Amino acid sequence: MSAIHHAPSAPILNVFANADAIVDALASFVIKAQKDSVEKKGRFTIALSGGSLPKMLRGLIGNPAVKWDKWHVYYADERVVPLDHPDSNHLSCTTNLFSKVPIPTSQIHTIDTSLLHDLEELSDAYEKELIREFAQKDAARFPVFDLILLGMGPDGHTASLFPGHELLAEDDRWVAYIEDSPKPPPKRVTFTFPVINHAARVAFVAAGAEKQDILSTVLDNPEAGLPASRVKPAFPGQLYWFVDEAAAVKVAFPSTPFKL
Ligand SMILES: O=C1O[C@H](COP(=O)(O)O)[C@@H](O)[C@H](O)[C@H]1O
Repeated sequence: MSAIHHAPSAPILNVFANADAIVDALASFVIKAQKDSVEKKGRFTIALSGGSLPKMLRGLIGNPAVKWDKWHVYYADERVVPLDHPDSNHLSCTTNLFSKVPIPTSQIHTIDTSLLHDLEELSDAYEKELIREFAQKDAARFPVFDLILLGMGPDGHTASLFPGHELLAEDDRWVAYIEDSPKPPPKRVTFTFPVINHAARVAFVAAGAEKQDILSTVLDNPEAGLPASRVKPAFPGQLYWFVDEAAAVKVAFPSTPFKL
């Protein structure tokens, strides 16, 4: 009997009045994803990004519904710098979130900074960290995160997947490295598209007028193939966008009232 292949579901676009409204809705959304995952499996696997995202997670701080001891946190991308370097995505998440909540630090999976000198080894080691969480690579062809939270740069990049870069075609590795990022710092490690597109839920968070041109290109003209348009979680995965009115002003793609 032949397998039935479902096309990826259309993205769900939620538009909010401003960034503060995104913060509240995003917190509710993350908590709902956590609740569903903990009920099913007793744990919650989430991958975070850097850039503007960590500050947008402030709605989780002090919220009693967040079960921090169930969280297992990874980074969708990380800059190849020490973890206390101002460019580190982990430092940004720690400053804005983890230093303010009771999450066990052993459940925050950072890159191995003893390997910063060797990008191949560093990305292999981070891939192995994922394999430890998600079982053997052969058994699970790609990991299925409960939730991946992404940002989108003004050039349409997401994680450290940049327009026109050869990494966009990577279809085997879980974690890859880049030495020539057009946005500094040049050396980074990143989840690949197969990992992002196997997640149960992926959510982009984008706010501010500086995102309005790229947001309309990514949502209204996906055939342009920008990295953010290539995020299409495989069925039954679902892609969500959390954006503010300033970012959405040029978008024709239909928005949906936010509901959990
Ligand atoms: O360099 C990066 O940029 C993207 C987008 O950042 P934003 O500040 O425009 O939100 C971010 O998602 C990624 O994690 C980071 O390494």
